[in-house]
Amino acid sequence: MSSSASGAVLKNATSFFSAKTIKTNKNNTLKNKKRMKPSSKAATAVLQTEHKGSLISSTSEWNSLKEHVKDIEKTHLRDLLKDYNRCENLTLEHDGVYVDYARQRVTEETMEKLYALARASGVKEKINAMFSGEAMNSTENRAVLHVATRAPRSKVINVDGSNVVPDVHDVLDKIKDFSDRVRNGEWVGHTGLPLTDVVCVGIGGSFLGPLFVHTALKTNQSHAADAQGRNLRFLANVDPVDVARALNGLNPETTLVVVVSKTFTTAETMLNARTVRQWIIAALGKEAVSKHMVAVSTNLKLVSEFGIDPKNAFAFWDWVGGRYSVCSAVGMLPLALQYGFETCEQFLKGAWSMDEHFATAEFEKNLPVTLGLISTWNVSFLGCDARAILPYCQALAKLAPHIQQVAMESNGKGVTIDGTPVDYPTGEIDFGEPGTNGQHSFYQLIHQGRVIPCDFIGVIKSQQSVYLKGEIVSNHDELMCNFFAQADALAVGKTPVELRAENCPDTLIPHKTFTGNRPSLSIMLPELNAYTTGQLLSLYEHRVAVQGFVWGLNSFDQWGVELGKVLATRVRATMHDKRNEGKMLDSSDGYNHSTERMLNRYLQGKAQLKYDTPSDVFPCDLINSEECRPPSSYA
Ligand SMILES: O=P(O)(O)OC[C@H]1O[C@](O)(CO)[C@@H](O)[C@@H]1O
Repeated sequence: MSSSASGAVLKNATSFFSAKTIKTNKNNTLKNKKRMKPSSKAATAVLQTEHKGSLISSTSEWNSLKEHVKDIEKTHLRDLLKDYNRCENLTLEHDGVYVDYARQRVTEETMEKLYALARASGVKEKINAMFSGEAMNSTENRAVLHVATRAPRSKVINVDGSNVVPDVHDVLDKIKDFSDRVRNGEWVGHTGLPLTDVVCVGIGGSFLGPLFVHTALKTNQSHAADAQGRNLRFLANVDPVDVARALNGLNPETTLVVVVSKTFTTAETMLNARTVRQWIIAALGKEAVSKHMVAVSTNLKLVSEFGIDPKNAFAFWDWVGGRYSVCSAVGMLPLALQYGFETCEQFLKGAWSMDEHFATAEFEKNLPVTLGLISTWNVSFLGCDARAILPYCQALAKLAPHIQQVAMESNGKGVTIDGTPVDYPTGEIDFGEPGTNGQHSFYQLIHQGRVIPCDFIGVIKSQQSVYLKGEIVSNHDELMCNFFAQADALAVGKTPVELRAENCPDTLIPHKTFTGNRPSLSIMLPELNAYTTGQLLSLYEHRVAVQGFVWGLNSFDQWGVELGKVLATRVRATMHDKRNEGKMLDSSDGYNHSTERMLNRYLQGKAQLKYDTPSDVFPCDLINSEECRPPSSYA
């Protein structure tokens, strides 16, 4: 390792482990910020120069990769894929999860350089810090221990000197006990009926992970058998249409509501929780709430103030980030209610298997480390801004939305953990749809437009087996034929020479040419069940962490979501005041002219609406009580 690189390691390790250093750097940043003069661009440049030493981009490892881009630009995947040994070497496997990254624009030399970059950026030290409960989320002074939520009972993981694993298992035991009682009809609703329907109210990390896992499991035949006669729904958006859809057709007498919120202050969740509480009260009376509403939160005080019996609250901890919380009660309670606790245990075991691999395997054999480095290479060196997540498995339909939050909320940052503005792009724009649907939608752009690295995910055994007489392959084979074909179409492409040989008219040759050389990686699972879903989740979570570690970010805070929330609070107050005063906004209200005009248009439009019955407000006539009538000023 070069001296500049080892210097960077030391620097990184220091800024990572020492709160004092972080504070000093922050102070410097603040001082620098005060010095910011005419343009923020110029100020950023000043900051970058002054802090250059702490950016990974100043290391010889980073620069060596930058230089290496020229070598890679001379290659084409069409040729690289002819190299048998390269194809053999660019695969990885752990506990049945098989990854082929031969279709990435890398050579073995690239990989060596990337592993060196990981060492220079202290990835190993950061993994160790994470697993040992260090307060590595320094802007919130919190440990980052979602791995503890799937740790086996015997494991010891200390936070501030005390082992948190027994607490994790106490909550899991409580979930098992409660979900068993609901499922076997021992815990019944207010009128004595079994609670067969569960509505989870929560948003962001308190929604997307559980939805992803539920979607993955519901068509697995064995898990579906365990869920027979039961319904699991989610209510996330504060849009009343989502309330209507989530409650449509449900009977409050047989419905259990799980309010999931880490903070128990999220505006959307709390309004939805109050709305659903009203739905229960209107049908069954106030005293029904204790039987029909439970909560998952770190804030048990607010749970109790909301009116949910703290005995019916399932705790988790501030060292579990919202987007990393699916293995805590956030996901385990709803999933245990739907599928039984054993399914949750399988899921946690799968996640832990990948966790242990991540913590212990050498970099060259480590799936999350390797995939994280490849993504870093694509973003920071090859200039690919986006990534497509393309499961050839309908049950993984909610993987992309979940990973959007995990990856983009984690790594969509403009400064490093010590507050230094980065001089390289971070994060990537994630999107995706299951194949083959995506093929008939946005793949055109991926094949002939922008270069977007793709993750193809397939399974060997489908959850549903259909093999029609007379067909040469099964329905699942047909799906997987596309999984294999698309990756090669992207990598190999089609040349004008090939087109001419097929007698393609000259005028069409430019249109029908596929340049190829478009990177992808393929992940294959033996099947999709609770265990492999856990593995996949952990693989993506740690891959995101590796990228953040290399970029020097704090991947575990999310300050970027705050400003919009604050502004919405102000708009809410304005809306209320103006309606009460019967006035429109003017320049004295302090909004820019564009917002002022739009708000006035909205208020005027609303004022003209006539709500004859509450069902006009709640389209499916779901909520029918005095408390839910629109304010009189609407009419
Ligand atoms: O679980 P809570 O506290 O309601 O927060 C929900 C979500 O809101 C965020 O804080 C911001 O969108 C996410 O990080 C989090 O997952």
